[in-house]
Amino acid sequence: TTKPKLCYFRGRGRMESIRWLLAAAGVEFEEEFIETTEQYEKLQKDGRLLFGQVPMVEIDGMVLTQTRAILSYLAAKYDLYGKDLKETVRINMYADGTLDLMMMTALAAFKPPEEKEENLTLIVKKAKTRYFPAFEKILNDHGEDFLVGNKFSWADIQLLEAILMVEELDASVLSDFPLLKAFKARISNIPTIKKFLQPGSPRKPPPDSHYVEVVRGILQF
Ligand SMILES: CCCCC[C@H]1O[C@@H](O)C[C@@H]1SC[C@H](NC(=O)CC[C@H](N)C(=O)O)C(=O)NCC(=O)O
Repeated sequence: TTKPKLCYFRGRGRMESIRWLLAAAGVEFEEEFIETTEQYEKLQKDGRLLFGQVPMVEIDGMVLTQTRAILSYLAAKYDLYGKDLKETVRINMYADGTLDLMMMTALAAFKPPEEKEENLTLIVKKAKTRYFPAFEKILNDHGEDFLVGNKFSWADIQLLEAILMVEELDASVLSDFPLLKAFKARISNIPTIKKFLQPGSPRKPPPDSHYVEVVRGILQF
């Protein structure tokens, strides 16, 4: 069978959660990195980007765009999307929240230098006062190893991704969240995720100024 093909810049951005979900599901994938404006314009001209945007994923004979649409397709396909609608909507709520938090981090890289420090402080503050307290409470009230049902789901994968991303900004961010600390250790030890966290995996590094310049150049903004 042909492997899914991911088409995006050589960086995290909006594609990183898709890489995490596929890796956690044990699914190998190809990557096409957009390095030039020509490449990007060809994709648009060839009609492969519905709204002229990436991420784009080729899977099961389809050419998919829109990050959340792709993520929910993959979650359902790999049985990481709950056992019924009530579990699925909770997974969507949690995944949307962690995606909001991660998008702040992704875009922080594009802030002008004088705003960068203040912006990163704001993200850590949001994580510590809005997002992580909510997930700590869920884990406390739910009393299971996973966020939804008693089964590993897309919500767990994305929360771990978000925790690691915020820890890159402030390593002590979980100091007041013992349940999240235990959650991080548990989920990081799931074999497919453990492998993804080791060097040599398709996981991308934090965005650096080179990456920002490349994307700015391609998207001309
Ligand atoms: C590390 C940060 C990633 C770089 C910046 C990205 O963050 C995004 O907000 C913008 C880019 S991603 C690239 C951007 N894609 C989107 O904004 C997709 C949004 C869509 N709703 C989705 O969820 O997939 C893009 O193709 N723009 C061209 C242009 O609209 O003409």
